[in-house]
Amino acid sequence: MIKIKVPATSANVGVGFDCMGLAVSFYSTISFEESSERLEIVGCPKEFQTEDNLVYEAFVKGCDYLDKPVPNVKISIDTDVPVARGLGSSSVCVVAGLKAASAWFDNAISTDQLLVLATEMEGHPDNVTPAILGGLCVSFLDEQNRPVVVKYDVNEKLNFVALIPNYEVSTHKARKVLPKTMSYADAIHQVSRCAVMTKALELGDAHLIHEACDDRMHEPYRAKLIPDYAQAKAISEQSNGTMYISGSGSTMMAITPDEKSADDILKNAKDAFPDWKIRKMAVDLTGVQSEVIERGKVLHR
Ligand SMILES: Nc1ncnc2c1ncn2[C@@H]1O[C@H](COP(=O)(O)OP(=O)(O)OP(=O)(O)O)[C@@H](O)[C@H]1O
Ligand SMILES: N[C@@H](CCO)C(=O)O
Repeated sequence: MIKIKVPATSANVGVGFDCMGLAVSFYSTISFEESSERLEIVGCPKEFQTEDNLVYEAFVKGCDYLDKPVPNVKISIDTDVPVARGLGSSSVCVVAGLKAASAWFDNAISTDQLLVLATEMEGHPDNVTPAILGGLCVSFLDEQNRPVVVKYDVNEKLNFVALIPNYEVSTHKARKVLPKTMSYADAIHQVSRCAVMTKALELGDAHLIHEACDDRMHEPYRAKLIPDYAQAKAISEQSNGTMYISGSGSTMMAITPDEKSADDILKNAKDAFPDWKIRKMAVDLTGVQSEVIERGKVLHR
């Protein structure tokens, strides 16, 4: 059996639209084993238990890339990462399927190639790069459409609180509400804050994070898709937090300078939104992990 563990990811981190992403300690574990049937899928909503399942599509893509026949497979999904909430559930599926194909055939897909294949499937690299590499990643595509990735440190004293609403926002819908162009003035505003944000996260400088995390590319448009945005932001800011929409929403992520502030946000958000999941999260530094298990023993990772 092959077991793949993939972290959730929080894309954009406010001002890094389509280029910045953070892996967080919230995981999906997806197992792959030989089956007598061509395809069995368990552990996900019925609507996804088909050949169109993104995990399976990625597994098939990995096999095709390696020029190997697609084996009969049972896929068991055990996930904490909610669908269409801005925590990279689609990247989890893509990365898990590709990594499983690699592990099935003796780790035949290099990390660089994994990044290329995953980005092709996801359309942009900001979720898949941290899901594969862990940590805070900034990435873009070069002229051959290959991802160029840089990792940044995130100061250990920072805390992250995810406010996960009980309603979805699909990435497709959240991209449709964006304008097609932006002014030079807004581009300057954005580029400068994105660069400062990476340093502010490394320094753990809460004041600088708050100054820098002021997006003009997506958040003003997407806030309208999240009815509780203003209240969530007020709760975060009351306790020294800086809040941004995680990925395309609906999750909102608060960054705090210390644990006490994170605990306060956790409590106040739970009181205000009793039906939501509110979770403290750390940065995941490892990215995707695989294990090949036979008769209960891990043969290799
Ligand atoms: N457990 C799952 N099994 C199969 N498919 C899934 C599963 N979880 C997510 N998906 C796929 O991912 C899609 C959701 O992707 P979408 O990009 O809208 O949201 P997200 O990845 O959770 O958010 P974001 O990209 O903003 O972080 C679903 O429609 C489905 O196709
Ligand atoms: N960068 C993407 C992340 C969601 O997949 C977006 O904001 O649309």
